[in-house]
Amino acid sequence: MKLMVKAPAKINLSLDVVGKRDDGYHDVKMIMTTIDLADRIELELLQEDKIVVTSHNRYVPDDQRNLAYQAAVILKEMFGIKQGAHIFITKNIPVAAGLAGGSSDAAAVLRGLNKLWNLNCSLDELAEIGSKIGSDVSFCVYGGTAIATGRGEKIQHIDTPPPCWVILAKPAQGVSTATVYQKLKLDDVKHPDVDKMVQAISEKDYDEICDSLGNVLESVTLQLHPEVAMIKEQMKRFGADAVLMSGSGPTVFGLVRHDSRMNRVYNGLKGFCDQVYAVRMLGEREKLD
Ligand SMILES: C[C@@](CO)(OP(=O)(O)O)[C@H](O)COP(=O)(O)OP(=O)(O)OC[C@H]1O[C@@H](n2ccc(N)nc2=O)[C@H](O)[C@@H]1O
Ligand SMILES: Nc1ncnc2c1ncn2[C@@H]1O[C@H](COP(=O)(O)OP(=O)(O)O)[C@@H](O)[C@H]1O
Repeated sequence: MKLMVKAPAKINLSLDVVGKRDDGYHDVKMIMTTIDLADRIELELLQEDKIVVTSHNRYVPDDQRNLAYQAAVILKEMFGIKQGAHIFITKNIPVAAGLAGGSSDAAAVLRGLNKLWNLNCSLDELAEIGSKIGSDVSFCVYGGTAIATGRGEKIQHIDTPPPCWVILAKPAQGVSTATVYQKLKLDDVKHPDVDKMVQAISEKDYDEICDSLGNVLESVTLQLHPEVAMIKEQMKRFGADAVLMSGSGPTVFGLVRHDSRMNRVYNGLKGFCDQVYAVRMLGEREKLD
């Protein structure tokens, strides 16, 4: 049996780190929303009792380091499944980019194998299982728009932002999330106003959303990768309404309301950066499989 599952990327409209924890993680308060840039996951059941991951992208591991592989193994062990699965990943989301590509692949595998193995888990149960794989997996199980707290695994769904274009530009080098959190000095950061962003979204106030964008990790990644600052500058210069780095970076996103402006920002950036995408904010919890 075969199943195709969609694994959309996320951006962080607001990302605050509120404290350091004893378990090596940080407590966060952030707003995440899905965009229509997605990996495609094809799942096929195997009679042989093994998990196989394949992808044509050389940056995607094909063994136990792959988060999608880990998702299949967790489900298999929890439910004593004696059947195997082949996971084929068509990678469209840039890797190590701050867009949760690996987490979304894992979440898609949880949703997909839940169906193929007839496990009847609710999304809440899958999100709980996903949190064991990575902090962003719980959000990716649901998609949509949400406030994430704890280490990112506590999800509260909120309204959908008003529609707009999201221009993404990913500098060549990837970023290690662990390194960025490690280098963060909580004493000298400017905390974004996450509640103001929640309010702006609920009022569908596009201008206020643009004014409220903020990411506490941005200054850390900017120091490690000065090209992120350059891309931010270019994006503003070409006319994006507001610009921010997503997650731990290095992808920069710009919000653009009007189609004509979108083309200008997209084409302008193409001259500076190989990986540029113009996508829509999905925002709403859609049926992902
Ligand atoms: C920064 C964010 C924002 O959405 O996304 P990305 O940039 O990775 O997309 C997330 O917090 C990333 O979540 P995720 O990528 O799932 O991280 P994990 O695999 O759980 O953790 C990787 C490492 O990051 C650090 N980490 C992660 C989450 C957190 N709340 N505090 C942390 O200190 C830990 O050192 C951990 O070992
Ligand atoms: N399915 C996957 N897709 C992409 N990267 C993966 C996957 N599984 C594990 N990884 C590893 O996870 C790391 C982070 O990748 P990714 O999830 O794309 O970035 P981010 O956490 O910044 O959103 C990569 O270095 C990669 O080796």
